[in-house]
Amino acid sequence: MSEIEHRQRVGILGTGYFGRALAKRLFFSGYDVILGSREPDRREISPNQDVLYDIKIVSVQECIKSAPILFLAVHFEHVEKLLKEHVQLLSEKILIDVSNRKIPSKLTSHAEEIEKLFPKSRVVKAFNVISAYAMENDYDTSSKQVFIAGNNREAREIVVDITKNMNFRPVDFGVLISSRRIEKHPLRLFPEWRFPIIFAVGVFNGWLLFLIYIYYMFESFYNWEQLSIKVMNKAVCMTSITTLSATYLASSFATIFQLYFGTKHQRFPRWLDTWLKTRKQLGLVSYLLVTVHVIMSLLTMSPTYYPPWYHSTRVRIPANLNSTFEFQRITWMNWKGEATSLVGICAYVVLSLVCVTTFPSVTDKLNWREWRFAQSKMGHAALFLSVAHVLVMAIPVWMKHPDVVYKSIFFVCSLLPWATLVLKFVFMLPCINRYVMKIRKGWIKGEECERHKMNRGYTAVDINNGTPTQSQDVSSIPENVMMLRKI
Ligand SMILES: NC(=O)C1=CN([C@@H]2O[C@H](COP(=O)(O)OP(=O)(O)OC[C@H]3O[C@@H](n4cnc5c(N)ncnc54)[C@H](OP(=O)(O)O)[C@@H]3O)[C@@H](O)[C@H]2O)C=CC1
Ligand SMILES: [Fe+3]
Repeated sequence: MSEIEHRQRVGILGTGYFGRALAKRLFFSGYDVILGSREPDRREISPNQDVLYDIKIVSVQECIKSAPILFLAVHFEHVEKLLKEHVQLLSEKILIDVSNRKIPSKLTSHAEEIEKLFPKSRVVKAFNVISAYAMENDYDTSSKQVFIAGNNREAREIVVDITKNMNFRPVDFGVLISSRRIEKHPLRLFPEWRFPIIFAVGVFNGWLLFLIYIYYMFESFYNWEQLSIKVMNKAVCMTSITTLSATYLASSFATIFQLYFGTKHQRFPRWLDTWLKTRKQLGLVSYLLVTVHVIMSLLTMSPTYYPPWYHSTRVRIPANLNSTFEFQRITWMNWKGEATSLVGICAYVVLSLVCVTTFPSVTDKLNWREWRFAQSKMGHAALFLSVAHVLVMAIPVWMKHPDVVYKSIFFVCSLLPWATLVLKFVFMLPCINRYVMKIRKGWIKGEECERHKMNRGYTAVDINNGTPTQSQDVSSIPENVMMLRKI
């Protein structure tokens, strides 16, 4: 028996761009591939690639007959015409629909329509999220997800195995109705980035207007020439800190919500759900802004831009005649400049590490505890260092001019980060943390009472004399005359 005969046979209907890419990938993944075409004699599969010599192109009918698993690499609108004569032959076959839509639909999916056309076949939706280019040229795809849906569990499992063998990551979406979501997927345009970007742009504009008011309208602090880098850099810094706080504030809001309802099973409101789901993107936007802030700061790192960060000395030059010439010379950075830079560098390094742990290749290698440590502990540490970076600059100014504390931009932009850190600290207090953990493990406020009422494992005891009550129906006894004791 030749090596090819050992392989499991799969058929591909359609010899277009995707069909050929699929054929190559399946062949390299160890399958015996056969292609079905309307005009088999006029099609050739990659004449330049000898390795694909064994892939035969046959008629549609022959392909259906000889393969139990068939990929439909045909545009949806041609499926009915191509296969309507073969309904009987297609009975019990696994039909993998890879088609994509041009317009999303909430009411139906291509895969569901195909199942209606061929009710005796086992239709599975898969591979529509992989481009023909990636299918053919990219083999390092173990983290690329392939969403799978189908009403027949066995067929789904077979497709899951094929997906794994092709070095993709299968994600089982369950029954075929989920194919509506799967078909919507390639039509999306960065939906998870929409909220973080709108948020960051809004916050940036807010801070910029505030700075323009403070520095140009309230008092003439800077020259308009300094708007592009000096003032903009402050707005970028303030936006990045606000966005980083928003990244971590979401989980505190979720905790407050769970504490209020005493359960983790209550659905979050839509706004909180969106916020929670976009935390990663919010964090990455914040990281991008911090990077811009670092570059802008390096560009302007000079005594002229940051005079409070440098020592200044007065140089006197004796005059030849009857007066002395004196000028100021700014030299080394003072402790304020060095400390602010150091804390800023530390914040940037820690945030970079947090950012690296969001890469799928790194996430895959971390266990749950390590991932939580990186995302939660190190993330909050980065937020703390960012606020510290601002405070090192601010505190000497506040000590000199206590009256301006509440008006200073340092104070205003630190409010949200402090609120975030304080909330995190409060939820870490053992008395609260224990309660939160109980809820997260599935405990439900009031459930015990319900359980008592159902008489499961408890007996009702008269509160006045401690004797068990006669009644079997505990719910009929007033709460104020009985207590419940575990049996
Ligand atoms: N291209 C891509 O990157 C991706 C494509 N897909 C999906 O894969 C399917 C195929 O796409 P693709 O390969 O790019 O398309 P092509 O147009 O390149 O190929 C379609 C093939 O379908 C066959 N076919 C059968 N009936 C007809 C007909 N009536 N008119 C025209 N062709 C017909 C043809 O093969 P023959 O002439 O040999 O019969 C043709 O080569 C589509 O449903 C698409 O949505 C999914 C993910 C990515
Ligand atoms: Fe800074």
